[in-house]
Formats: sequence, structure tokens, C-alpha cells
Amino acid sequence: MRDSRPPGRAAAAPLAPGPEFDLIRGFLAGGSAVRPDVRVGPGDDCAVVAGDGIALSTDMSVEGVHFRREWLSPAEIGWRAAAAALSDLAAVAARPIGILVSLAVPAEEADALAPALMAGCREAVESVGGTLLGGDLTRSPGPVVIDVTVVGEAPNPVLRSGARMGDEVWVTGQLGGAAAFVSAMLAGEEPRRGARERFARPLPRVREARWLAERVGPTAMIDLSDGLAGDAAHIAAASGLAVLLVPELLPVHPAARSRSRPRTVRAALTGGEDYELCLTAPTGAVAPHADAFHAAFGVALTCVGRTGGGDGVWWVDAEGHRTPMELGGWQHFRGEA
Ligand SMILES: Nc1ncnc2c1ncn2[C@@H]1O[C@H](COP(=O)(O)OP(=O)(O)OP(=O)(O)O)[C@@H](O)[C@H]1O
Ligand SMILES: Cc1ncc(C[n+]2csc(CCOP(=O)(O)O)c2C)c(N)n1
Ligand SMILES: [Mg+2]
Repeated sequence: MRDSRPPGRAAAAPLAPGPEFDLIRGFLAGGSAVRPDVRVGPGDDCAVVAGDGIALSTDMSVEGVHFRREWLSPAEIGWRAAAAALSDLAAVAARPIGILVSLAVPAEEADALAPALMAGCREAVESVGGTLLGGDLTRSPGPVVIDVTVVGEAPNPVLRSGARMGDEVWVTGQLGGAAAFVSAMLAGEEPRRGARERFARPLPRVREARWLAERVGPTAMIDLSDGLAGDAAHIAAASGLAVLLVPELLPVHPAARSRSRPRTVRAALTGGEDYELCLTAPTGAVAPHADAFHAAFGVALTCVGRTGGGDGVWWVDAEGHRTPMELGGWQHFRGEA
């Protein structure tokens, strides 16, 4: 939905099913009604508050959960944490204003580690036209933790809830590269070409999202942090429809390809952390812009399916027959997809 409705009670946050989202639904149940100038409350990629629309979101990166220090340099850890947070601004087509960064680092390493982590955060926010606005620094008894709050302008936020029946579903870029890096590292193997870059230096699609919002007018959008299987389910839940994906159409990153197509598709859909965009738009609205989009950003736009009646995410074949997808995205309290 391009213009936003009054958000109403947070308890209505229409997230997809799952234990992580059940917990979040619990946090949001029964609170006070939000102020009228809170245009979008919890439940979407960003909250949008005040005046012409200030978009806010926060995203935490925890050592051992989101990264291992032996996998990345401190500057890469900072970049990644900020890029993941900035990706939520992209998801609502906001223009970044800046970030606030809360850091927790072991005391004995603070002098070396904190500046390098912050240099990576700064580089990421400056790469999309924002600046560092502030933050917090504390000692950690163990893991490095980086919590990044993003602030942007979104006069016309594109929400998860605006998809309409019969819309096409499109994704930017290629899926599965970041997860291919994680799988290789966890298995003690050499990551395949390009996988490390996709994990260590994700590019938040901030400019791409605003370009799409201006030229194409997506009806709904989300960034792919948990994997398309899980994130498309949020569009389905928020928009009150089903997302129907065509497995042959999925743009899989070369590092995520294997001999078995079902395995390839599974890796690309459930691995997460690609920070690409998934958007819906009326039939025929995106295709005429795909070449110009590629010329502007060097990033593919691929139609991967459409919306239909019902709920959840399904596979669909050329005849329109549906099969339950039976794949989910990353969920913190289930271990993995
Ligand atoms: N502790 C919390 N208190 C209030 N709202 C929360 C809390 N945690 C999450 N939410 C809200 O729940 C929704 C879903 O959160 P989630 O962290 O899954 O966001 P996301 O953008 O989908 O994901 P990701 O963390 O994978 O980048 C968001 O609207 C978020 O603001
Ligand atoms: C060491 C290590 N093990 C596993 C993963 C995979 N992983 C962790 S969190 C997440 C989803 C996005 O997180 P969030 O929903 O918190 O934004 C994924 C796919 C990783 N990055 N590092
Ligand atoms: Mg998001």
C-alpha cells in the first residue's frame, strides 16, 4: 500500500506464523493505542511516524548468531550490521537520514575493535547517502553485539500489506549467495566464488527501491532477510492473500547452485541474508522497466510468481496447480529453516 492507513493497535500486526513471530505478537498484544501521527506501527519493515513520514527500524547483529569473528574483519562486521538495518529502509522505499549504533565489545579489545566496527557502519550508511547520528558503547562479557537503528524519510512508504489479488511477484538480484557462504564455513569447506562477498558486503537496495517506487509503483515490498520462503509469507499475511511462486523462475546465485534443483531452490529460498527486495505490482507494470533497472544498477529484476486467493506461500505450475511449499525462512527460535 503506498499511502498508509491509520496503524491501529499493534496487536493486529499481521506477521506470518511461527514461534519467533508468536513471541513478537505477544509483545505487541494489549498495549495502548498508538498516537494518530504514528502512521505505521509495529509489524512492517519500518515504523513510520510524524509529519511527512519518518521511517524507523532497528536490527541487531550478535556474534555467534549472525556472524563469527573468524569469518569477517571488524569493518565487514560493522558494514554487514548497518547494511542489514538499512535494508529495512529500502523495503519501505525510504530515503536514509542516518543511523544510531549501539555497540557491546569485550573491554580488552575495545580500543582496536570498536573503531573498526564503527568504520564499517559508517561506510555502509554513507554509501546510501545517510550519516552516523549517534549511538551507545558498552562493555560485553562475551560476544560482540551491534544494534543499528535506522532513520529515514518515507512520505509514501511501500508496505507489506498492499499486495492485490493477481499482482505479479518480483525479486531483485540473485538469492542464496550469503547462505552458501554460511553453509560452506559451517562445513569447513572453501566457499564458492562470490559467496563471501554476498555475506560480507550485502548491498542494501536503497536507491533501487526508490527508483522502483517512483517508476513502477509497487503495491507491496519487503526485504529478504530471512529468505524468500519466510519473507513472502509476511506479504501474504499482511495483504490477506496467497503468494504463488514458480520454482523454475527463481534467480539463484551461482554459489548456491547444486546438481539437484530442489536442493538449489531450497537453499536459495530458506537461507536468508540476501538483503534483496521482493515486491508485488500489477501485471505488466514492472517488465517494461526491467532493462532500465538493470542498466541503472547492474541488478536483475525477475518475476517469480503472482498472488492469488487464500493464504501462505505455494508453488504453482504453468497450469496454475498449487503445491504446498513446505519451506520456511530463518527463525531464531527454531534454529533454522
Ligand atoms: N522486541 C520487539 N518489540 C516490538 N516490536 C518488535 C520487536 N521485535 C520485532 N518487532 C516488530 O515485529 C516485526 C517483525 O520483526 P522482524 O525482526 O522479523 O523484522 P524484519 O524486518 O522482518 O526482519 P529481520 O530482523 O529478519 O531483518 C517488525 O515490525 C518489528 O518492528
Ligand atoms: C554464525 C552464523 N550462523 C548462521 C547464520 C545465518 N543466519 C543468522 S540470522 C539469519 C536471519 C537474519 O537475521 P535477523 O532475522 O536477526 O535479521 C540467518 C540466515 C549466520 N549469519 N551466522
Ligand atoms: Mg525487513
